[in-house]
Amino acid sequence: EPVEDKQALLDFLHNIHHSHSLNWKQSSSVCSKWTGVTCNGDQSRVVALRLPGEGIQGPIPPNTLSRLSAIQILSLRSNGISGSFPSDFSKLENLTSLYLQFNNFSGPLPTDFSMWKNLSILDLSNNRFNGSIPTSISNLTHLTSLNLANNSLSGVIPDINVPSLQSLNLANNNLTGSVPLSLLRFPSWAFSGNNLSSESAIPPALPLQPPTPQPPRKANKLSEPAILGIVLGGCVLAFVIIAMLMVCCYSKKDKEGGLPTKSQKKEVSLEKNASESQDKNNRLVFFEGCNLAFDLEDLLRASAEVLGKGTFGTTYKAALEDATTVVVKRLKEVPVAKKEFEQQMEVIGSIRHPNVSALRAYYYSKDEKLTVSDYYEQGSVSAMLHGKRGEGRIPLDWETRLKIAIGAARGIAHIHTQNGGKLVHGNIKASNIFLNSEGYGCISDIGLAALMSPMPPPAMRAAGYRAPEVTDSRKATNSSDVYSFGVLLLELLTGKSPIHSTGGDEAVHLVRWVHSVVREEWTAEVFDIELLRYPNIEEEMVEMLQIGMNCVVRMPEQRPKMPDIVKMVEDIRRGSIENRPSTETNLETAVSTPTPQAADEASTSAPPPQ
Ligand SMILES: Nc1ncnc2c1ncn2[C@@H]1O[C@H](COP(=O)(O)OP(=O)(O)OP(=O)(O)O)[C@@H](O)[C@H]1O
Repeated sequence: EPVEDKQALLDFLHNIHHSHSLNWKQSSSVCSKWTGVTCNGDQSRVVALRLPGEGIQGPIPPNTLSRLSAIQILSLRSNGISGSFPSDFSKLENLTSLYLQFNNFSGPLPTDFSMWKNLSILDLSNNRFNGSIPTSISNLTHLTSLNLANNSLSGVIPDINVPSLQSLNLANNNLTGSVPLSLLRFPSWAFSGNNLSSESAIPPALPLQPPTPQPPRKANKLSEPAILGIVLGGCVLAFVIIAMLMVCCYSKKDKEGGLPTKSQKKEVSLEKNASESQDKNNRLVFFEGCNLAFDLEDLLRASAEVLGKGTFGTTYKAALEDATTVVVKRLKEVPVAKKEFEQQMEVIGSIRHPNVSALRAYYYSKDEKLTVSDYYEQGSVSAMLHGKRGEGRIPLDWETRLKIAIGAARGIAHIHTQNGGKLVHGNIKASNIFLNSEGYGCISDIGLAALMSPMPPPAMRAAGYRAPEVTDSRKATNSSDVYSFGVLLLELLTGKSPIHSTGGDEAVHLVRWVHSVVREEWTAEVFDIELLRYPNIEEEMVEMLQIGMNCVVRMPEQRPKMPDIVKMVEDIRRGSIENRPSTETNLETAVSTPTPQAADEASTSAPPPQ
């Protein structure tokens, strides 16, 4: 038992104010029982102390922690510690990692860093430190990560010529001058929010991850050729079709004004004739309560825009003549029989919930399967998170991200209650989540995975959201949905795509990356830099991180269930409303309604949020 270290810790405990009770008792073993304390192998010394988010207030009492002379890792992050940087920390010569971020420290940084010769990670961000950055930081030859962001540091940035330095953040201070040459290798966001004079000295913005490939947005007709040809294929013999095509081509060409090509004109005409004889068997099936008034023909006439090609086919935005805008998804490779397809559509189409995007209609013919749903003007959560980095980007604030998480959780939990508890989403990801009119997450593309051909393994791996036990994309389960939702939470917290690159050739799997960072006690490093500007949210982010990590555990049976997740995420928001009463709405009144133009009865008949 390290008696002297134990006494130093007790002296610390007795002289600080902390709101959470620590189980540090004189009578219990410091090395095996005390929260946050780690000893060395022979239990002769305390080597690590981690007290994040323990509600510690006030200055660190002098001559307490500084007696832990063997300590290597010291984490007091996310507390309310005030006062100046403890000068007696200079005695902690074995420190390798010092985490004091998210506190209320003020005053200057220590002028001399030379005693911490083993220091590798220094995080003093999100305090109120002022004065200049001491040049002696350059003496820290083992430094790999330096975070001084969100302080009030001023003066010029010293030439920190430390080759081992891999991560640097000096954003949101009052620094002046230009970025020294030795630091030009770091991305521009590391220096943003300062008064740096020469823009040219700032390296070009490097995105946190490569921009998510955006779907091509070219105006395009809704593939009439394919759709119409296929509609015909089922009922008319080939030679009849050709004959009709020729007749229609000449008789109707004047009526088809506005269509882009001659060949498309022909095919639209064909479709008209064909669909008349087809209607009985192959028609758009609308769901109850849908007040959209159009038929397949209108849909095919609509001026359409390709929103993107997804796993299951191509998605179009179609503007109908009555100014209604809908989204049409043309499904490729649907191997299931019509009956099975219709049954699944009936289950999905009957869902009316504020956090589930309503399926409005579907179409099934032998060779063509379409779904029609509401269009969300603002785009998907994926586009919001990764769409526009750099200048001009409107960051997603913490409140918005919380509401996205709550809405998506409620939507998924509701889906899991459908069809006698057998409905699974199967493809939860940020590009399938939109914002409803209240700004809550709203989930779409439900249950399609079960109808499609299984995805080949490389595509599945690339997806990044898929639970490790799911080898056949059609066989998703409630707990694999939970895994995907966990990845979504990590994505909201980190701002990183599920599969991203850190600059090298290798793709980084978000779940693995988060694990590795958290394991190394770099928790604060995982959070999206865009979130660091919002005060007092770190504890909430850490709680959310914990939920996300619980959802992505390897063993499916150890993952929490959706209704419990809803409660946990809602609790974070409840706390956030209490902490920041200015938040615009309270949880109980946050009943969300669908946003889109095609929304109808859902807003009145929808059940209250889960
Ligand atoms: N209802 C909608 N409103 C607005 N944008 C949509 C809508 N549905 C889909 N999108 C967008 O259209 C693009 C293509 O969507 P699609 O669903 O085909 O592919 P995906 O979501 O990338 O992948 P997956 O097929 O696996 O769901 C995506 O950027 C998606 O966010």
